[in-house]
Amino acid sequence: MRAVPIDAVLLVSFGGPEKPDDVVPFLENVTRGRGIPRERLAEVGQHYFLFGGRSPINDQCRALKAAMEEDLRDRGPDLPVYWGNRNWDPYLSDTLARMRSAGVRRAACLFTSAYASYSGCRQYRENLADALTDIGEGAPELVRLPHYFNRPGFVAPFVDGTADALRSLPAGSRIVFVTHSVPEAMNAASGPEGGRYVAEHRDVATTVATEVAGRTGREVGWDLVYCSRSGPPSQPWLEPDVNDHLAALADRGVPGVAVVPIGFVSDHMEVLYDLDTEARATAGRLGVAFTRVATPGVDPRFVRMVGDLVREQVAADKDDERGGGTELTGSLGPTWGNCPAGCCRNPRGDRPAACDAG
Ligand SMILES: CC1=C(CCC(=O)O)c2cc3nc(cc4[nH]c(cc5[nH]c(cc1n2)c(C)c5CCC(=O)O)c(CCC(=O)O)c4C)C(CCC(=O)O)=C3C
Ligand SMILES: [Fe+2]
Repeated sequence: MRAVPIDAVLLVSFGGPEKPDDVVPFLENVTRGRGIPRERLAEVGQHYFLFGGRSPINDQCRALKAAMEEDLRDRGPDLPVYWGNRNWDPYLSDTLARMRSAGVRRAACLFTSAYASYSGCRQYRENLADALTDIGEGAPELVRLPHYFNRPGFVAPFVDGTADALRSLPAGSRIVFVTHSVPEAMNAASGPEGGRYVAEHRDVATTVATEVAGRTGREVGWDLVYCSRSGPPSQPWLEPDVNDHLAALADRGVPGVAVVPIGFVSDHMEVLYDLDTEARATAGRLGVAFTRVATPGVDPRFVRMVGDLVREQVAADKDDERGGGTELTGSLGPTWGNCPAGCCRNPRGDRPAACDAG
């Protein structure tokens, strides 16, 4: 039994603007020192302005936090859930200071990012380390809950949505799995051994396609493609882009697509703009039928899985084997919470990161 039991959960997210005046300072927070071309920033700003300067992500976090509180109340342990963002209010340092005032000593962290990569994992851990440094003495200890891309609670909503979408799409339609593009070098450095970002997405895509085939009784072709490319054009990022891919499918006479945003836990701006707005318009021009499948959001299976991660962590802390026997999808096997040293290396050099297994 550990000396300090978990006494809170911390939902850690990206953050997003809530009104037009927030957009530019938010983008400055996200891109400080990252060498993003000015034109790209102006373009991404327009995506936010098109939606009234309000990102959907904070409301998604509020809903997930409420659902997590309810699950923990119903199934135990009845722990408070806090929420902090890397790039916008409520900032991680403010939330950690509130947790300290409330006497929290050891918190289990859930990241709203399911996959390994510098952007989706280590950068969160670096920002947590910075926030711990900001608040200083008496900060709670933080433990990261394991990656959950291969949990049935994350995958099942995509399976349901894809099977439903294919039922109303023309025969011969394909599945298009989409995630956020990252630099090729970032994928190569993802996870302890590298290449984990793409490997984990392929694992989820294979599971969803296989389960959908089992349910619908027909094999449906699929591809993994990317959205939201950024950075200088000279730097190779993961391809193909979803819009280019739709054009290639149209050339081959594919009549429709089920677009499955497996890279996103909930409806982020990338889903609303890059997929629902831009890619949908591309498909319309090409005459390809287009259905975008829902993200997990607050699907009860997803919420319960998050609660299970907390329950497993509490059991593991007590050396209680009842936490074991977790069901996993795909072929990559068990994941980890706190990361081993060198996992998802920062391309700009080593910095302190919280939730480090050492
Ligand atoms: C892998 C990945 C995820 C998924 C994992 C996760 O969820 O964390 C993700 C999520 C998100 N990215 C988001 C927003 C932005 N990302 C940017 C820039 C970048 N993202 C990158 C990668 C990722 N990003 C990278 C390699 C860059 C280049 C700059 C850099 O190396 O850091 C920029 C700057 C403009 C631009 O360059 O596009 C913005 C505004 C939002 C909020 C959306 C909302 O408001 O709903 C969310 C959830
Ligand atoms: Fe991003």
